[in-house]
Amino acid sequence: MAMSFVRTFTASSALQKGCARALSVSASSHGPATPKSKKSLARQGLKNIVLVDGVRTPFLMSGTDYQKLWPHDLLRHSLNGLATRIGLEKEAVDFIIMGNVIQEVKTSNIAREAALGAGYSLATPAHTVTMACISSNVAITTAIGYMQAGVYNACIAGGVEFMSDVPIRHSRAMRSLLLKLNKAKTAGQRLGLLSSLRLSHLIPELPAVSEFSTNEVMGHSADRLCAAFKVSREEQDEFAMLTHKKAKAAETAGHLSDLIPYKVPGVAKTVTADNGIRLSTPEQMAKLKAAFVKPHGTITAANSSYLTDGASACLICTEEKAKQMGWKPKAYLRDFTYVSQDPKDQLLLGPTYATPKVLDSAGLKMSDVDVFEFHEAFAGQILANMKAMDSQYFSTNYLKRSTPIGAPPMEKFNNWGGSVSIGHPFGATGVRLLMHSANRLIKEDGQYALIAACAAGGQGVGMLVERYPGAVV
Ligand SMILES: CC(=O)SCCNC(=O)CCNC(=O)[C@H](O)C(C)(C)COP(=O)(O)OP(=O)(O)OC[C@H]1O[C@@H](n2cnc3c(N)ncnc32)[C@H](O)[C@@H]1OP(=O)(O)O
Repeated sequence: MAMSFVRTFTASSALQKGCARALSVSASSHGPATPKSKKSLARQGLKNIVLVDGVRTPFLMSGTDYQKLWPHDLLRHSLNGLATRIGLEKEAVDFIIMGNVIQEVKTSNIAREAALGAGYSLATPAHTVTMACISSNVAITTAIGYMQAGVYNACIAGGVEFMSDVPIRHSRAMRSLLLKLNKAKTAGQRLGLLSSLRLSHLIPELPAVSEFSTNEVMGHSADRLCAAFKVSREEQDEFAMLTHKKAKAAETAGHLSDLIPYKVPGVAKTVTADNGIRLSTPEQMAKLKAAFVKPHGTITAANSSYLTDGASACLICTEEKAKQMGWKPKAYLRDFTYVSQDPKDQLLLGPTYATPKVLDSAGLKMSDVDVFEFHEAFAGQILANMKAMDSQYFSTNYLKRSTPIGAPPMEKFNNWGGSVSIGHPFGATGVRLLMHSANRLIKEDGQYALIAACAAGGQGVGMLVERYPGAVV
């Protein structure tokens, strides 16, 4: 990737400017119940689709209190929690769509298994979608598509990831041998096959957070991205400390209201909070060694999102259905777009490509957006995207736009923390971003929120959310 497009944007000064304002907004605001009077993004000929409400389990670092569960337990809990939160009659749901990335093979259509476990109607179909870190965004937009097509009127979208237990497979050679053994008809055939067994057959295959097409681990790619965009280790550490600080402040202020406590079987205390949020000093951050490109890389355990267990679910429906059922919506779900780029050099730049595309489709400018909720794969990935959005060179040469779209202002950006601090269960994060968007619009008295995220495969999403008149958190 070309190195010369970096303008003199300094993430550090933007962070400092934004920090104080972001924290004061998130700690003190209880916005009025009616939004500012910008134009509505309603489109003629399209139904209004609304978000009623959404929930998530606390997000936990993998290997902690959820470790003995199954992934569908987490998803079941979020489905039940959603029904309780809304007072939902489960039969009113037409369809359920869930995102999941690293699948437990026994529950590959985990949406259906979790729905059955949660007591949703046997007559409510459910399917599972996957698009890496934006899988629950895909669940949401698939539901929107069904409803715009007039097939359904009320759907649940969400997702789950469970990194405490991932499918670890036998090697290909061992799998082949076992399949042949299964078909062998005589003891002689079986013995012959067993005699071909070598020690190397026993080496297992572990899943990795890496690209199939390039074989590159995400963290490695993020390190290259930071080098290309000249994002320093200090800037990354500063951003990481800030996102943890914002998440802690939001938690203390009670803003993380999408979170539903979980009495986990076998765990003494009820899990009531995310457990990866931690306040660190610059010295503690600076002490950490490179996690991926060793020894000189800048991505560390503290400025990355971490492997997380968690699930989410939200109810979305046509505005007409909400009125009919007496459900009180929080937001309209408006324009959305998916983008994809080169998975080698532009793997984590989805937000830079998705942002101008979705704003253009709605006729909005960056300055019209009140709330930004971007998925933080890595602190450095966010800062590289900000530099790309601010760069004339990148705009002209990569986005084919005459002027840069501009970086989002820090005081409006991920004010309640993000994936680096709260955690990132791949299949569930999209709904967490949506709930932060909807709830922040209400608390901060905004009208439009922009969600953007990158995903494996060099893909990304942009979604626009509009506050619903009279909505309350
Ligand atoms: C589109 C996308 O979203 S792509 C992104 C997909 N996600 C990923 O790729 C996940 C990336 N993250 C990872 O793979 C892992 O979290 C890693 C490799 C970065 C780190 O894993 P681990 O080494 O197991 O992390 P671990 O939690 O043990 O932390 C390592 C050290 O950092 C320290 N540390 C972690 N976070 C912090 C923090 N915020 N402040 C200070 N120290 C910290 C830990 O205390 C630990 O210190 P110790 O060794 O003295 O005990």
